[in-house]
Amino acid sequence: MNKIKEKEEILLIEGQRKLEGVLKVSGAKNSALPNMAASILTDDYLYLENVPELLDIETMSSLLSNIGIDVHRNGNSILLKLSKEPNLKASYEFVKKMRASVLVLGPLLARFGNAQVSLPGGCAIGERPIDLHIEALQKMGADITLKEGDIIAKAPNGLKGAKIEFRKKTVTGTENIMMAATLAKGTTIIKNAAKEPEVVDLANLLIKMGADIEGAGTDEIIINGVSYLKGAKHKIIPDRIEAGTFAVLSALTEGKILIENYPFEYLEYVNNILEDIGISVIKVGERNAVIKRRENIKPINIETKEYPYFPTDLQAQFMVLLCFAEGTSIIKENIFENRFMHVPELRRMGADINLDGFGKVATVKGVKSLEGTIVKATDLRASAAMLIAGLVAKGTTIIEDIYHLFRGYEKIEEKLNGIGAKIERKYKKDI
Ligand SMILES: CC(=O)N[C@H]1[C@@H](OP(=O)(O)OP(=O)(O)OC[C@H]2O[C@@H](n3ccc(=O)[nH]c3=O)[C@H](O)[C@@H]2O)O[C@H](CO)[C@@H](O)[C@@H]1O
Ligand SMILES: C=C(OP(=O)(O)O)C(=O)O
Repeated sequence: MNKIKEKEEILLIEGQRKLEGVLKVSGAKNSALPNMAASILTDDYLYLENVPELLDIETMSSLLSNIGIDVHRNGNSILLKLSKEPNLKASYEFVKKMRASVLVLGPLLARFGNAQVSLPGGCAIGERPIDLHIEALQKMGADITLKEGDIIAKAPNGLKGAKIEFRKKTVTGTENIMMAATLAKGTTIIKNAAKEPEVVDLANLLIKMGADIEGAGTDEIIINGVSYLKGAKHKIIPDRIEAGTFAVLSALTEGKILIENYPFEYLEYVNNILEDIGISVIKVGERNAVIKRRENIKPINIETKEYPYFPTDLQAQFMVLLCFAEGTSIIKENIFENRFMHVPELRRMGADINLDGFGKVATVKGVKSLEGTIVKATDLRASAAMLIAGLVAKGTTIIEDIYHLFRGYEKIEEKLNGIGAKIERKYKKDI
């Protein structure tokens, strides 16, 4: 799909339709991406199941193919194998589309002693530097320079184990260093490691490949380097952010949606918030959920924080939920400096939201209803928020720049239209 066409696509949503049926949670994008990058660490086959069909997965597939990995997709399964002399460069063409491209840096350097990866630019939600990845690799003996916008990393004699203490928790930073450390000489200790379920999922794959890793899911991960890794088969965990997005949508409708494959274990904090504000999270069987409003939604103060606390990737969707609370809620964004771009768009639909605290704090006053209009999807999760808002608003909503949504939500129109929504994907010129 070419970029110009992508930018011309909109979603047309008919609001307040009755939604009833089953929504199935897909595999986690943020787990599939690092798991795919791990294919660089072996000459054997890596077979990944439950990989969502998303733009970001396509980007990672193209990037890995460009490096020299054969990527074969069959529905939600992907077979990956390094099959030729690798090209050790990840160019800006890929990195600009998706910051997670930086996940190839650690594996390339660990396996081949050389890597050139374009430095990601700032993105819509914030500056997002990768200084912590670079400093950690330097501690492991890498020589890193910047040249014409590229990170040139060298470790001709291999990486060595090191004690790394991240100043700040970083998800892809922890993943990059964990992958690099699997093939380093000696022991690496990562302190203040990210504890996200996606980090644990990657560790589980690496262990199947023969890596010696302990402590993933805690603040301290210990990795004893091994000389080679073998192939493995692995099933990607469910996407807790997609599940949380569906939970918000269910809470704002009649509660007739069954969310299949709901990862209760990764959403404990989020489920407690739902319960606190008057929304029941009902377990149906082992892995399904019904999310149902018990009473009028109560206001609450929430702030984003690293796992196991409230995820920044659900902040925009919860803001839509709190637009319907009886009273005033406060939402503080602590992870990214510019992740409230959905606020002006929600205001256009009649939401009463004010920003203060240098744009870090949103005060959300509950309103009776939202009204459909033309809004923009400003980033991935903001687009999910606009989609929920459009589905529950009066009248018709048009969401522009909708390509963001397809980075992270598998077959979203198909899934939602399957439970009674009316969402049409069109070109701007055709409406
Ligand atoms: C592909 C993937 O998994 N993406 C997720 C990952 O992004 P990502 O891994 O990029 O986010 P990080 O956890 O690294 O970022 C957390 C904070 O640390 C800062 N930072 C990070 C690295 C660094 O070298 N220097 C630095 O200052 C960032 O700017 C941000 O303020 O975690 C985020 C936080 O949960 C999620 O929103 C993203 O969906
Ligand atoms: C911010 C996100 O992704 P990425 O880190 O790939 O930009 C996200 O998934 O919400």
